[in-house]
Amino acid sequence: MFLTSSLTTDLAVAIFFLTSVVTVFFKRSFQYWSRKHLPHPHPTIPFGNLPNPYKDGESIGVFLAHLYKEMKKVDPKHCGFYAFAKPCYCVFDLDYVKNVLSKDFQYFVDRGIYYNEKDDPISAHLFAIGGRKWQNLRKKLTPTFTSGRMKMMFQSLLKCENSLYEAMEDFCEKSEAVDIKEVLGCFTTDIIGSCAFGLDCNSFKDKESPFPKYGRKIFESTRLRSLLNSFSVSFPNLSRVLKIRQIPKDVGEFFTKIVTESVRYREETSFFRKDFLQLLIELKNARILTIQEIVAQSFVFFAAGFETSSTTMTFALYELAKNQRIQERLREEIEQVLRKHRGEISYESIQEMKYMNQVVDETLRKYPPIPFITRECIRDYKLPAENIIIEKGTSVFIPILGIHHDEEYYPDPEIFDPERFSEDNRRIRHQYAHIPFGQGPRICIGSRFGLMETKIGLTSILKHFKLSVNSKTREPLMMSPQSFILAAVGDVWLNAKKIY
Ligand code: HEM
Repeated sequence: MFLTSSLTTDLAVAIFFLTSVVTVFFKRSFQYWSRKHLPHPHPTIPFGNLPNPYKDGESIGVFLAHLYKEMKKVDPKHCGFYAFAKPCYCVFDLDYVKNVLSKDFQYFVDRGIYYNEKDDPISAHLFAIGGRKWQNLRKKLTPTFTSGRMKMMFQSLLKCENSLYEAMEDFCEKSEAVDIKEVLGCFTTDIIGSCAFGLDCNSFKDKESPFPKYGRKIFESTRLRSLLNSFSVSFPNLSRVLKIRQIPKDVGEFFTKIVTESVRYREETSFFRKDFLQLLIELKNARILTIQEIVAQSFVFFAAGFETSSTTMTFALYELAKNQRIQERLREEIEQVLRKHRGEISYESIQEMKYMNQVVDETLRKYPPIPFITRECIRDYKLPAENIIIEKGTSVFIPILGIHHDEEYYPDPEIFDPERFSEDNRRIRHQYAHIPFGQGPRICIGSRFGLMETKIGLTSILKHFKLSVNSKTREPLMMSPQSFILAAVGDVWLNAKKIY
């Protein structure tokens, strides 16, 4: 039934009505932070303060770092902002950060990111889930990452180190520049593929190996995907009704098939290997985990462990190629420590490298692979010493990249300087000024593994090769606007010269 005699007029009236309703909805939502007297940047319809994925060319991590820098001048403690119409709270003050992540954790147990257990079961992994379910799973998985377990897996990691050395040597023999991002992508794929799935991915030789392809696809974001991600975080219930997936269908199917087949193979043949998958199978046999939970956890170990460590090594080697003095000093330490251990890279020798720790910490400061973290407020929370209540359901953002580039904690933040992490300098800084692995009960569960991978990779390369920047490398490096992980756009080319 038409309201007027013309369909065109009816349509125009309907569009006008709908636009008015949406505009009123956004305008009302945008009053939220003003009512609470919390400073916030001016929002616009429909993205609120989020970057427009079709226009701005900025990732959320970089956006939050800018927000931190600009809004900290207005209020040094915190600010509000809007993701679409949803009010979000961003924390600057390091004591407030500590409250959210550790001291008052009971108010902020959930990460508040979207997952869809029904239509996309692989998305219900440790990183995403919340509440009691998260608490139980975290307790079950924590023993998988103790230093004893890491020591147990060390040999599997070393096997992958041989392929890394051979690949680097190959480039040197052909006098070719090395795309270090690609090489380290293969190295970490082999490691995490071996430890999370018990498979020899052989990524250096097998260019058709599906692992790097699907690995990259996890974080590769098209404009549509980043729009859907922002939408599903803002409207999770509606997104579940609309059956929006968090992980692309083909990626989910690939990892489900790999894990279920590997588990079946081990069960049928009693094959044993010291890796994450074995530990997860033990939890399944003890009826602590279901097969679907094993699939989701193996997936998140791969997803969280693949790109984070490979970008850390890439950025470290890029900085070392630019800073020859630092590279030399680190190589001297590597040679000196390895001499004490019969030239062998071992769990113990890696732990002894103090300057290595400083270099890795400075890399993680300048380029935190996960540039921000989130929590969801699960109960109304009164900010200490303020008259502001953070209401249940509010998304809370910790802008790691912004904090790590704050002049107040790190003068000349763009300069790569491992001395910032000498014992003396570390002692005088707030503990929460360096949080590449997050903090509190939800801190990265795989940090030991990630650091072990990173240090093995750096030791192996620097022991044998001298690096310098190739003219093909884009300087300064540009960060990918679409990736959730902080990653350089394009290839990172380095010259490698073999040391005899
Ligand atoms: C350099 C390497 C890595 C970096 C910088 C990194 C960083 C992070 C950060 C910032 C978080 C969020 C912490 C928080 O919210 O407080 C996180 C969580 C997590 N990471 Fe890592 N990570 C790395 C390597 C790994 C590896 C190798 C694994 C697995 C093998 C892993 C598995 C996880 C998981 C499962 C979580 C979710 C923990 C939870 O919510 O309980 N990460 N990581």
